[in-house]
Amino acid sequence: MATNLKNLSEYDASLVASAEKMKFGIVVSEWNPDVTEELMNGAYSTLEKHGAKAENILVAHVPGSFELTHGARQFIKHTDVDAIICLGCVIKGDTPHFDYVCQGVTQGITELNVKHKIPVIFGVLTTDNQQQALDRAGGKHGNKGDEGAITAIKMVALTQELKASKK
Ligand SMILES: Nc1c(NC[C@H](O)[C@H](O)[C@H](O)CO)[nH]c(=O)[nH]c1=O
Ligand SMILES: CC(=O)[C@@H](O)COP(=O)(O)O
Repeated sequence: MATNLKNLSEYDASLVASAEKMKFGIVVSEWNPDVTEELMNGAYSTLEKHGAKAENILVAHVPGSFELTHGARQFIKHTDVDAIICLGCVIKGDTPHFDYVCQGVTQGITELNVKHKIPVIFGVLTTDNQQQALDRAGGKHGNKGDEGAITAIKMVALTQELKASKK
């Protein structure tokens, strides 16, 4: 389903566990800050809306979306967060660089999910132009940061449920 058929900020709150005892890392790209800071605001406020404490939401900035993988890896290595939300905005330019950045960050985040035990959420907008990005950062299609936060809470809850079922 395309985003224009599903608002990124609409979800069934009854299906979202409390985040009160969860800890999150948010990695934010500094490229296109008018977009990525809105994504961060959406993710942060959504986590708090579902009970996450401010002291349990750690935020780090990296230069660009290509660096989101390394930023997330540092959260895994040096902190005890339960999930990491990667937020970026890659907008197509005049050269194929867009394709390589998108491929790199997608592969990088996928590899972190395969190699490590905590969910790393792909909250990266990859758009043809700035308006498409703005529409998905608090505009008419909602906020990708909200979606990232809800996804993180759901994946942490799933992980905790499955761990408990083993005992
Ligand atoms: N053009 C965009 C970039 N490019 C920068 C790369 O992400 C990376 O920081 C650089 O290649 C150095 O490694 N990044 C974005 O996040 N968004 C863009 O539109
Ligand atoms: C995704 C990018 O790196 C891109 O926006 C840079 O623009 P250009 O391809 O015109 O150099």
